[in-house]
Amino acid sequence: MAMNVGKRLAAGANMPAPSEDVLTNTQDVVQNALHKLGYSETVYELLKEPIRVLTVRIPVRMDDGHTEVFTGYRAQHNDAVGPTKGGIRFHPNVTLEEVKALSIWMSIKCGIFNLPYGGAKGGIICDPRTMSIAEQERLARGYVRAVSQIVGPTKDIPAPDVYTNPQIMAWMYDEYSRIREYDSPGFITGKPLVLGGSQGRDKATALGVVVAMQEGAATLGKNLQDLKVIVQGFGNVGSNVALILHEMGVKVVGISDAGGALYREEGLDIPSLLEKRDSFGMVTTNFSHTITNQELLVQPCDVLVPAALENQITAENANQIQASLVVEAANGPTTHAADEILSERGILIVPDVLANAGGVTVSYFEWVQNSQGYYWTEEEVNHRMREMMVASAQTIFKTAKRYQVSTRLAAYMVGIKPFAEAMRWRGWV
Ligand SMILES: NC(=O)C1=CN([C@@H]2O[C@H](COP(=O)(O)OP(=O)(O)OC[C@H]3O[C@@H](n4cnc5c(N)ncnc54)[C@H](O)[C@@H]3O)[C@@H](O)[C@H]2O)C=CC1
Ligand SMILES: O=C(O)CCC(=O)C(=O)O
Repeated sequence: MAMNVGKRLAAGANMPAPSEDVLTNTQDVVQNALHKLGYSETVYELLKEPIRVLTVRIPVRMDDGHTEVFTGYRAQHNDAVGPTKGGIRFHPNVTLEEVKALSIWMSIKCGIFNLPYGGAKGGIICDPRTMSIAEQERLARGYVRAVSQIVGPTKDIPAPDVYTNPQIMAWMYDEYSRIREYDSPGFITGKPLVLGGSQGRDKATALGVVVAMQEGAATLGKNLQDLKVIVQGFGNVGSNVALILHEMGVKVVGISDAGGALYREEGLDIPSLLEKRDSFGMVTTNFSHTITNQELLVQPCDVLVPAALENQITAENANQIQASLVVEAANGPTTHAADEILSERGILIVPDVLANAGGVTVSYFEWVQNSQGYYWTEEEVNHRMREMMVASAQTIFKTAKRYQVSTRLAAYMVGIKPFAEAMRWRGWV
């Protein structure tokens, strides 16, 4: 999400609530992965839920003088490997089940990329699109006060996610430093550069998605340059994926946001769409002729990139998807049933826990730079992240082949193993 706050939108427009199934589906894959690796049921028992979840109630004085009470969560999945890490989402459809699932996905990502973290995730049930800047600041600071006991640079390190941005990270950093009475940039990542943010973090998730896409295309024997791409979601991740592809000369034929979608077989002018986009990733409001998000997903293309919310590719539309490669930039965009349909149809999935992990990887670089007080160039950051993405993608594709399993199960097998091993060494299981 960009930093300036633009147009206000109708709350929750065109947004399906995430299904409660995201947690149980994730638990099924975790169990399957541990079973394939030969770990005991006790290991699963400890990994199927976060070790710690805090629910908080945050009173916020609104601009008109009344006080509104918001509900927020922080879920910490597992801290056997190290402190936990993961973003904070501001969204009206946040649920406890969703935050728990998101924290497990964070662990799997960190495991795949060998980052010294477990997974965590935070969320506040709110709609920042209907709140003023001052109200958003009070909510962000209130959340940090409410969770301050369980977060910190060596405990749990937050970051941005849907509808949060560098400004919100900056307020949270400032609030945490005030509470602790010392400057603590390593408390949070995704900060503005001048406050210790890392070069490249703003585009890191998107760049990682594009590198993962190149690896996926190569596995299919295809050259990305020849492929047509649809990107669902035009926020931090989706718009930057579209821009990077456009700059590489790859045709982006479709994009969307919470209000609708645009599709042009001859390719879209991405830089001009970026100029029209508001701070919440809305651009389709500028056009009189749009299609729906569901219509977009089944339009002709070679690569489909869901980059919005969970449960977008479902049993209802999986049979109509025309892409041969699905690269999951969003967390959890494909339901369990759709996963099976896509696999049966021979469509290659680059799973979320691999494809979008460029973000947390560069967040890790930011945390390392904060602790060293020494900052890297954008080239160094991108080069290191790119190398880690290529190596991780190759490991997942090889694991899928070796065990004859889906790319998602292979990713979970690779990602969960460090947690099972660390827990064994610590004597927990
Ligand atoms: N920002 C990051 O570094 C990372 C984000 N992700 C995931 O990527 C996804 C997108 O996150 P961001 O781009 O950061 O969020 P954002 O807040 O910057 O943008 C969200 C975009 O999705 C659109 N959107 C919302 N509901 C929609 C719907 N029902 N259909 C279509 N579009 C819809 C919004 O209009 C906006 O364009 C999320 O699943 C997030 O968890 C994953 C890893 C890191
Ligand atoms: O940058 C981070 O630490 C976490 C990003 C995130 O929330 C995610 O990968 O889903």
